[in-house]
Amino acid sequence: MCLSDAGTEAAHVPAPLEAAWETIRAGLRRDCGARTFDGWLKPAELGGFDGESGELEIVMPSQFMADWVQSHFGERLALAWRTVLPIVRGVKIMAALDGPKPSPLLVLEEIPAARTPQERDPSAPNFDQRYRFETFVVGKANEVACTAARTLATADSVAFNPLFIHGGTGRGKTHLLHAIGQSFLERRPGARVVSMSAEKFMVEFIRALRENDTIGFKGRLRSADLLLIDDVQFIAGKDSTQEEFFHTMNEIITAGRRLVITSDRAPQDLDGIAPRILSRLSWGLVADINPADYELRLNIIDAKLAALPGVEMPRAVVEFLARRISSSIRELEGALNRIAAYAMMTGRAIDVAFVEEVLANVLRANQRRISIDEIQTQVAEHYRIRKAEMTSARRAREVARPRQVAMYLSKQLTPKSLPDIGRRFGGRDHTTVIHAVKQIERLRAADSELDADIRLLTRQLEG
Ligand SMILES: Nc1ncnc2c1ncn2[C@@H]1O[C@H](COP(=O)(O)OP(=O)(O)OP(=O)(O)O)[C@@H](O)[C@H]1O
Repeated sequence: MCLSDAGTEAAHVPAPLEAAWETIRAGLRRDCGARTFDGWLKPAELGGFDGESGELEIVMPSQFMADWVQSHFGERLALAWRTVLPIVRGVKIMAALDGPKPSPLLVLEEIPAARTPQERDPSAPNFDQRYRFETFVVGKANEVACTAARTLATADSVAFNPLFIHGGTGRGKTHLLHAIGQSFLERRPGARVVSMSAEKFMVEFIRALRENDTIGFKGRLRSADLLLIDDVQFIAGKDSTQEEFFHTMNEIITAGRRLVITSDRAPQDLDGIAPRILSRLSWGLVADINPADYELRLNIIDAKLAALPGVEMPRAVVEFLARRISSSIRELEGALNRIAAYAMMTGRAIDVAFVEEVLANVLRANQRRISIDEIQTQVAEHYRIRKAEMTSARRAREVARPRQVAMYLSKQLTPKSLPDIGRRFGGRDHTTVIHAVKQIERLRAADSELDADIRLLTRQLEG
C-alpha cells in the first residue's frame, strides 16, 4: 500500500511518520552540525511509505543530492528510522520527479550509480562487502572454522574438501562463507564462484525441472570452481532435491573444485538428510563455531566500535555489554547499533544506565543462567577453600573474603535479589550482602590482584 507518490506536492504523510521525522532531523542536526545539516539534510522531505514492505521514501531536490545523502547518511538514516519507528524497515533516498535539474558543475561531479555484481552478471554472487576475513574477529570459539575457511579460500591446493561449518544462529557462518567467496575471487579473478542458500538451490532446481532446463541448472552449478551452500539443513526431508544435491557435491569434489557448506547443526544431528550425503561430508573437514566467550565478545565490540566513528563508549559499558549479551553476535551487533542510534537521536552520553534503558528487553532475554551454586563452587576452587565455607559462620579472613567475592559475583552475574543471595550464603541478612558488595567494589579499585581475580572468575563463569 503506497500512501503517497514521491515528489507530488499533495503527499499526505501520516502523523507518526511526521513526528518520527522531526526527532530524526533534530538528532541529525545535533550529530552532524548545522552546516552539513542545512546544506544537505534540511531539504530532505518525506515521500511515500509502503506499509507492506515497510519502505519509506525520502525525497531530495536533485539526483546529485540524493546520491550524496545516500552515500554519506544512507545507513544512518535507515538505522535511525528503524529505531525510532520500527514499522519503517527500509529507506529509499530518491530525487524529486519534478525537482530542479542539476547544474552543469554538479553534473561533472555526479557520482555514477553503483551497480551490484549481479546487475553486471546475473550469475555472479552478490557478496556482502562487510563480510570479509579482515572484519571477522577470531577467538577460541571460531578459530578452527576461520583457519579452515582461510585455507580453503587461499591455498593452491587443499587437503580437505568439502568444508562443513556448523553452529547456532548468529555466530558468523554466513560471514565466513562470504569471506571465503570474496577472498577466493580476489586471488583468482575470473574464477566461477556460485553462492546460494540450500533453499535457493531447491527453488532453482524445481524451476529447472518445470522449465525442462535441468541441463542448464546442472551446468551452472557443477562448473563452479567454488560452490558455497548456506543453511543446508533446509533440504532435510526433501528427497529429490537431496538426490540432485548429492550429485552436484560429488561432481564438484571429484573434479577437485571446492565446496563449502554451512548448517545450524552438526552432521550427526541433521535428521532427514540422506546417509550418503552425510558420509560425503565426513570426507572433508567439519568445523564448528561455538558461542563466543567473554573475551571474543569484548574484541568483537571493539572491532564494531572502530567502524562506528563518533560513538564514544566508555570501557565500563563495553564490558557490561560483553558480559550481558551472550546469545549471539548478531544480537550483540544489533545492540550496538541501537545504542548508537539512540545516543545520536537523544544527544545523551552513553553510560551503563543509558544502555540498561535502551536495551531493557534484550538484556532481559539474555539473562544469564549462572547459578549462585556455580559461583560458590568456582570461587571456592579459586581460593582453595571448601565450598561449605560459603555457607558457614566462620569469620576468619581466609574464608570471609572469598565469601564476599562470591556474594559480589552473585549480585553482578545473577538476577537474584539481595535477600535471596543472603539466604543462599547460610541464611545471612541482605545488609551483609550489601556490605560485601560495597567492600569488594572498594577493594577492587585499589587492589589490582583482587581485580584480576574477579575478572578471571567472571570470564570462567561466563564461559
Ligand atoms: N567473529 C565475528 N567477527 C565479526 N563479526 C561477526 C563475527 N561473528 C559473527 N559476526 C557478525 O554477526 C552477524 C551474524 O552473523 P552471520 O549472519 O554470519 O550468522 P550465521 O551463523 O550465518 O547465522 P544464521 O544461522 O542465523 O544464518 C553478522 O553481521 C556478522 O558479521
